[in-house]
Amino acid sequence: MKSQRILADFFRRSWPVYVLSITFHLVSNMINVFYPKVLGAFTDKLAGGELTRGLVVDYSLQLLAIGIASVVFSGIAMYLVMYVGRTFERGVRGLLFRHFTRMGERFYAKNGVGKLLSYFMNDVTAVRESIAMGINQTANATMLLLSAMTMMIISGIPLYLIGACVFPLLLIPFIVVYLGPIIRQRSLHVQEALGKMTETAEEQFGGIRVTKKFAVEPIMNRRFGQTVDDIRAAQLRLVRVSSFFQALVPFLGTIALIIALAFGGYLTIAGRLSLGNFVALTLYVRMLMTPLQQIGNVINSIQRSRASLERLNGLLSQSPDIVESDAATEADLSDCAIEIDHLTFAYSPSSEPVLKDVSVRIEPGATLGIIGRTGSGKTTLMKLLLRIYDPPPGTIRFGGEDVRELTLESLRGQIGYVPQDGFLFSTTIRENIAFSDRTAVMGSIEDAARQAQIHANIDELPERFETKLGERGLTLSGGQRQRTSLARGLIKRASVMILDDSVSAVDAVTEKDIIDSIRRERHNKTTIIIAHRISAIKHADEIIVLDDGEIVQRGTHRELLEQPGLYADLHAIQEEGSLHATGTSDS
Ligand SMILES: Nc1ncnc2c1ncn2[C@@H]1O[C@H](COP(=O)(O)OP(=O)(O)OP(=O)(O)O)[C@@H](O)[C@H]1O
Repeated sequence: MKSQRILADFFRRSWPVYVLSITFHLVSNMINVFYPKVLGAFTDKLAGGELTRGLVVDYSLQLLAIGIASVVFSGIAMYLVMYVGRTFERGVRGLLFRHFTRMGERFYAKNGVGKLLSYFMNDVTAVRESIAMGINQTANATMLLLSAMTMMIISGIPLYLIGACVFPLLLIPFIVVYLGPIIRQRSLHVQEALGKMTETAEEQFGGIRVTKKFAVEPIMNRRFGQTVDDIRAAQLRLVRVSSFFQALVPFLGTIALIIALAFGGYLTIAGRLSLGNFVALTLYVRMLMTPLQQIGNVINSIQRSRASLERLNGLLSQSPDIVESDAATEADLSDCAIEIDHLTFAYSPSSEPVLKDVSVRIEPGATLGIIGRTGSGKTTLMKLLLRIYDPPPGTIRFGGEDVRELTLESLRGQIGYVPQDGFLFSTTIRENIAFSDRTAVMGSIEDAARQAQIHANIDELPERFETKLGERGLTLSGGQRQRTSLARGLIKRASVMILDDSVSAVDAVTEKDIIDSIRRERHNKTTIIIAHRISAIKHADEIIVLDDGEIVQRGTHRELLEQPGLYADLHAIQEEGSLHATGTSDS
């Protein structure tokens, strides 16, 4: 199992620190077990009337030395084990993040950000707690148990008495076998409920502006409240069984103590056990209580962390849906034709195709315009060009090479894709524009901003390009965000540029300025423009009209205007709109 591998890999790398930590614990415990022995000897001297002032000082100094040495060694051991735990946490979080970056859109469509965050926070922490404290506490507790037992034997306490005292402890494995799976199952429910809560919180915060505009805060509170209630219910179910388990283990220790008192006391009265050995026995049995409690805690936390490990395992075992072929070659899109050849695509085998028998050839340096009703498959076609989803083999080729045979980095690195709703990061405008090349000089950042017609707006901001955007760039208007995202695409000067409805949120005059500057800048460079407004695509070398996943018309702007069909209809509607608005036509 992969979860086991996470641990195995980790232990392989960090075992020396573990060994060191366990050794320090061992030393600390070995020192500790002399404590009852000194007290036993003290008692014997006291009972025999041999105790002198010098001996009292002697015994006190011995106890002080035992205390200091034990604290120093156990302190270092504790630090080391915390260090390993944090190293594990850091390693697994890195592993998870790398795994997430490899996953495709399908994965993110299924797993919300909040849910993924809960793996980072809750599950990793649960495993860390148990591997950090778990192993060391077990080792510590086992050593303490063994040393206490050894010391009992060395001290001359009869074996049958020791056997009778530790007998109740033999029940522990049976309790573990019975209660362990229940604890694990309930922990799994807790982790799932926590994941649900972070998922809901993330969604609710993401949609807070919509919520406020619709004044539906009470509904939002109710929904969130439900997830918190679910967590409490799941946690209480877990606490009920784990508290019972945790209390049961030391309870067995108490029974052992009672046996020691009763049986040991009887033997002492009968003169078969010295008073010193009786005191030592009760102290040793009392000493067993702490390790027993620790073992209870550890078993509890291991069961809980196994549930988290299973969740992490489930996540890490999912492989990315887009996999680079072993023989993948570097793409060179600088001067190549793009061929889409009888492409039919459905998002899942059971659903209807979103694209049906689409064939287009884009010559090197040409501009393709795509128009069509909403939901007609325009963005899907672009996602297939970028291989965000896998097209059927041989249906998309760049310079004759199947897109599936190209390395993803070289393919995506040479395509500048500007989506309609470009996500902006909560950093400066400069860093957002220079996203694909952090070393871009200010001159080219400003040029890209000018082409995207956002420069003037940026100039008005207090810190111009150094202005920090709020989360997701929400401090800008919709149109400003869109143009900043456009500048980010333009600065790439990519061999192939895709503008996916990227000027939909700007007014007609700004759109014209943007399209004009893109035409100048991308003269002789392959460009695909998707738009709902004809004005944005009418200069393209070829325009295709998509309707319900099919190309229903193709040609130049003039050719399409001459045919009856969707394009001419759209043109007529849009012309009418612009006539109403301005009293002029721009066709
Ligand atoms: N990830 C997805 N999983 C399943 N179906 C999807 C997915 N993305 C889009 N679709 C469906 O595919 C169809 C085409 O969507 P697409 O986004 O390609 O249309 P579009 O032409 O770009 O629309 P718009 O003009 O509104 O942006 C729609 O019916 C949509 O519901």
